[in-house]
Amino acid sequence: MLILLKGRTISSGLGRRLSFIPRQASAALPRSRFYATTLEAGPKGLVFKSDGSGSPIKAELSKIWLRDNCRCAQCVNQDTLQRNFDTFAIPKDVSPTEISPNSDGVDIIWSDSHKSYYPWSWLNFTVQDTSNKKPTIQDKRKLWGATVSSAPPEVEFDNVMNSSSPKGMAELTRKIREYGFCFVTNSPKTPEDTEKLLETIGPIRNTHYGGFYDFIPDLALADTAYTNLALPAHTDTTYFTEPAGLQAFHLLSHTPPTNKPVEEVLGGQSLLVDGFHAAETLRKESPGDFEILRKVKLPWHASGNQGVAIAPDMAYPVIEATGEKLHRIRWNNDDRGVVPVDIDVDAWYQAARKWDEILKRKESEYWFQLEPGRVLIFDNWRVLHGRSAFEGLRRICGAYISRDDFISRWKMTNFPREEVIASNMQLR
Ligand SMILES: C[N+](C)(C)CCCC[C@H](N)C(=O)O
Ligand SMILES: O=C(O)CCC(=O)C(=O)O
Ligand SMILES: [Fe+2]
Repeated sequence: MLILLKGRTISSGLGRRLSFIPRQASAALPRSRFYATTLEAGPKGLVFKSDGSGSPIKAELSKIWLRDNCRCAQCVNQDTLQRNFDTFAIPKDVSPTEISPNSDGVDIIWSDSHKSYYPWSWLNFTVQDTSNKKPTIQDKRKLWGATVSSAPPEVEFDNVMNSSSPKGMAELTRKIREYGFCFVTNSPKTPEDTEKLLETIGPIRNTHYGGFYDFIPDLALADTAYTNLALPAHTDTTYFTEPAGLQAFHLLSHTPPTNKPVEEVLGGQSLLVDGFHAAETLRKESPGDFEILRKVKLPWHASGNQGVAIAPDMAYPVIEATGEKLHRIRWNNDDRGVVPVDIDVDAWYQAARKWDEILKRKESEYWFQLEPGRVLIFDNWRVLHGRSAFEGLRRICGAYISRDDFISRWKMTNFPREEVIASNMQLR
């Protein structure tokens, strides 16, 4: 059944068109080149065709799908943007009785007499064919090595904390997204202000180490972080199903041991390595070893503290990647469990040796001195950190922040809300 409409309403009095994307805001979605003048009831549903320039878009949309995605204020809770009805109370055979396309969208009255409105921008965004789907949220990564020391990413504390403008937070989260780390400069040299800074990015994640941490080498908790030993490049919390998304360090003080004059070098230098750069180097130099570290799933554990024995929900590989895109590095050789014996164990050790060699290359390592007033925040799913051995009393504070909370802050301070919500709802 072909319903030919020449861009006019075939029924009026639809009342206020409601949609979860306020009309003026729907302009924020990608410019719509999608408007319908012909709608065909295809075998599986409604076929929208554009008669705009270029080849017509043809999308066969299931009726129940379209109805389930109604954008009206009745169907979408306007306070929470959650679905506001029982999808399965919609009659299985629901179908449109009246369709009224117009300049910015289309109204549909359904056989169960429900009235829906769909902005063309939403339909365009939703039905664009996947092949040329330009990701809405631009996510460029800048891989780096030791030379990043000449101009490490930085943002001023006052800009980040400026409640009247999100620009500082946008810059901080964008730089963490692009480089995998960023320094917040001219920060007040107190744990309280450091905690406030981190809380503005997202909620601090509680673990068996507590929430906001402020530590010295006193083995207060049974982990080598609470010692003065050197720590090779690693990512933290490899033993959590979901490793900490962000980690922060703010050196508050480092006082020499009593018997040492102050000018003595005390050690305690910090190290960062771009795990994504290292993984791409491995993939290029030794694709077989890359594949082994990507495929072989390993146990990880945190066992030192009384009454605490942590392991993730399943084994995880060192490198997680989907196709070309690197997703996460999980590497702390001190917390790694036993390589499973039902694989080619020697091949895994050879691959891990190559990985370790790349991590320890001079050109991979960015060494620097943490100092009071300069807070380091980094992506613990990408960037490895470490330190040299030290003497004296070295006090560091910081926190973990979960990945999803960081990504939310980055998106919401760098992109229009409607685009973020639409792309989150459609995994784009
Ligand atoms: C909480 N604080 C950051 C001070 C120490 C955490 C220890 C983390 C552990 N070494 C790991 O690599 O997961
Ligand atoms: O002391 C440092 O510089 C870092 C220690 C560490 O790796 C950690 O606390 O996760
Ligand atoms: Fe660590």
